[in-house]
Amino acid sequence: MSEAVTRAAVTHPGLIASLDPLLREWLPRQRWFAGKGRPVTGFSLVAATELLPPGGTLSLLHLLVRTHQPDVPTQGAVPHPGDCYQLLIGVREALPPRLAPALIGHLEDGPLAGSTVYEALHDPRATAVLLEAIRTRARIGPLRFEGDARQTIREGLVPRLVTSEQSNSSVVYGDTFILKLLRRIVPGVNPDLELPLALAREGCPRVPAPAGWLLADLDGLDDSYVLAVLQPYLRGAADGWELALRELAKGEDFTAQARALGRATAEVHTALARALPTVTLGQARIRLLVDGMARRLEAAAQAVPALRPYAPGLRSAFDALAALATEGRTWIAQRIHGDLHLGQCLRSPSGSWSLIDFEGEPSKPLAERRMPQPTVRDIAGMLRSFDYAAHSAGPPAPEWAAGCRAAYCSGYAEVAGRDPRTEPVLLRAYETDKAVYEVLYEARHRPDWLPVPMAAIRRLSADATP
Ligand SMILES: Nc1ncnc2c1ncn2[C@@H]1O[C@H](COP(=O)(O)OP(=O)(O)O)[C@@H](O)[C@H]1O
Ligand SMILES: O=P(O)(O)O[C@H]1O[C@H](CO)[C@@H](O[C@H]2O[C@H](CO)[C@@H](O)[C@H](O)[C@H]2O)[C@H](O)[C@H]1O
Repeated sequence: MSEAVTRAAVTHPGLIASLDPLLREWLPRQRWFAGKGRPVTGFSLVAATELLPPGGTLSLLHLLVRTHQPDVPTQGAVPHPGDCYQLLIGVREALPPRLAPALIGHLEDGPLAGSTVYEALHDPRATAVLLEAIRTRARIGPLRFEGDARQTIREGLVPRLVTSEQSNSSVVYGDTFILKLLRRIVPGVNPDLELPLALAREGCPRVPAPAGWLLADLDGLDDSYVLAVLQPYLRGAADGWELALRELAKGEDFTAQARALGRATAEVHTALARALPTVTLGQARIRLLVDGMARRLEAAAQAVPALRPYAPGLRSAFDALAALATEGRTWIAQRIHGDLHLGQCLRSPSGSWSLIDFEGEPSKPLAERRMPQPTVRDIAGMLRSFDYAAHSAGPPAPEWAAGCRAAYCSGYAEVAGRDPRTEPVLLRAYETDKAVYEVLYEARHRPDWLPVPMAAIRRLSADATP
């Protein structure tokens, strides 16, 4: 490792250098590593912080590292600086058998040669340190642990790592709180903290209110990094995707749930519109939006040949929106969830719905994710999700999807006072954009699922809006 912007409280700088070869092999294999398919040639250290006093049986290193991937596209004349990742690394003389799955490797040189290096999020002794730091509002080097004074965090809650496939990593503490550690991080306000805090201020009960968070302030940067968010854990909750598939498999109706979800979405949108600025989208802004949709379609059709025959029909959805704007129609834009689907909705055993994961689409720049957008974009995401469920569990069930889609829109209208179906042109444009995104996503990540969005592509390309 070379460039070191900040080194805080690292008692063994030599240790950092000796970690390099181990991380180079381990990091690209992680689910949350965003630079897959491109070789990692090295790392720079952005910050290293030792979280426990030296001399104990466990060394706990909080690292922010930047990966070097020379073939990342440049940003104009400026080379891409590489992605920055958050890691929690443990070093012990020997690893207890229960931590074997967390092994990263053994140090070959440096001050702790022979010691074992491992992913410390698996280690309750290590993750307990994070919660205790939030509880006591610790400041360690560049790390600032903060909390909401109105929420009490009991001492000694037992941690366990969530093992489901995630873009980030989460630890549950005593079934009371869940801490999400963001993996790929960028400086600036992160909507995954910003929006739940804004909703909590508005008293909106549909989103678990942040109880604590972790920030990093690095030399030479005006903006902090948001590294982690602690929220109340919704014990016994099931996500909407699981529930929908379960009901489908039983041949059960899901419309009552869909209606409740529509109501919950509208409550969140209404609170966000109160809490944060809204803007009017006129012809120029709609043109930009439509150009973005058309560009994404072109790129997806380049990558996935099956999409090509449908491109003209799909483009007509975008053209119809541009035409309305040219006639003088305007739309209100506000802060929205940004990546809403059934998997982002949790239903508690008492039957109430909560929305989680306000990060937006992590592959997009932060500034873009924080831009006000029409609420119809979230609605289109959910409508696509009902369609996905109806095509993923046995024979396609288009009536089931149609019933859920209608119930969701009705529920939304009951709270928001406007039915998304009164905006068919905008809705079709956003649904088309999402389906195009899904085709690319499935082609890259789950080729067996490609027929699911392709069925929607056929429908949407033929569906000329009046
Ligand atoms: N407040 C919560 N209560 C209960 N489970 C939660 C809560 N927040 C998240 N989860 C669980 O953790 C998973 C990952 O959370 P999410 O915010 O979607 O992370 P990621 O951005 O890594 O996908 C969710 O699918 C859900 O099962
Ligand atoms: O990782 P994220 O949750 O941010 O989202 C990505 O993965 C999702 C799949 O896990 C993908 O969602 C698509 O599949 C879902 C079913 O697995 C379905 O409910 C969604 O409607 C559908 O878009 C999402 O597109 C992708 O960004």
